[in-house]
Amino acid sequence: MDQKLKAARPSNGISGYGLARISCFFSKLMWSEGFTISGSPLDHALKLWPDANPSRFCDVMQECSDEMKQVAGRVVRLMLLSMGLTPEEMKRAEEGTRVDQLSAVLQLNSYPPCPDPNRAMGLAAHTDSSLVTLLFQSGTSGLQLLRRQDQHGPARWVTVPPRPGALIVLAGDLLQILTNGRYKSVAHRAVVNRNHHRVSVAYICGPPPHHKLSPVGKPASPAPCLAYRAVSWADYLGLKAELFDKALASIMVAEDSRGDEGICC
Ligand SMILES: O=C(O)CCC(=O)C(=O)O
Ligand SMILES: [Fe+2]
Repeated sequence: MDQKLKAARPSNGISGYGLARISCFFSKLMWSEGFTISGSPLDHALKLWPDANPSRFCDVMQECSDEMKQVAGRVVRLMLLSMGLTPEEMKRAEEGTRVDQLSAVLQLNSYPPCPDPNRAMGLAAHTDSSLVTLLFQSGTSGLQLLRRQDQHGPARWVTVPPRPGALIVLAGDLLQILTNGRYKSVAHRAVVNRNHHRVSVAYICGPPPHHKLSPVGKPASPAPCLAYRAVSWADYLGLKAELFDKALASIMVAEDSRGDEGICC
């Protein structure tokens, strides 16, 4: 533990070792710990192993981030292409979301075996603030997605079974904003089990922190006059830290009151 605390995440920071960053919104402790890497892996590694040569760790983390970035950029582009945008809208949507512009944090999650898994939660329900999150999970299942109510039944948690070599794409809040609600961010959580240690790696990716993202395409809201106002990832993270699951609703505005920033149709 002493070793881990050398790299503890500061209370006002993003990077480092600690409990899940959403812990402050929940009264129960979660059965997990994590390590968040934002920026160069070397800065983090030197705190953990000041006397060792951490190049292997850094090389692996760097390669993982580079490859994830390529995949994330392609996934976002395919999602945008699927929306039937005008060339003008497509151009606007690509600003800040092209692969060479994406920024990200790499979140390493660890869920030890739990003696009483029915009374504990690995990571409580949340949506990611990202455009998309690419998630790798080890061979033990634990990730669950909230499936909305549909013709097959009421809202329910669905387990995503691990598949060797597979990455899971989770739509985040910024994608919901960018696509005016066409792609909805998915609520997800991680459950724990009695016998197996589970790990996951989340590549949580979005536009450059201060790029203002404004929605494109017609709003998908059932109330057609509702849409989102333009927002940067940095500002949205501030809202999320304050409002958590109410953050998205807080930037919904009547479509004709968005001014020039968020004209979509
Ligand atoms: O461990 C998992 O399956 C989920 C991780 C996650 O949701 C996150 O890091 O934001
Ligand atoms: Fe998540």
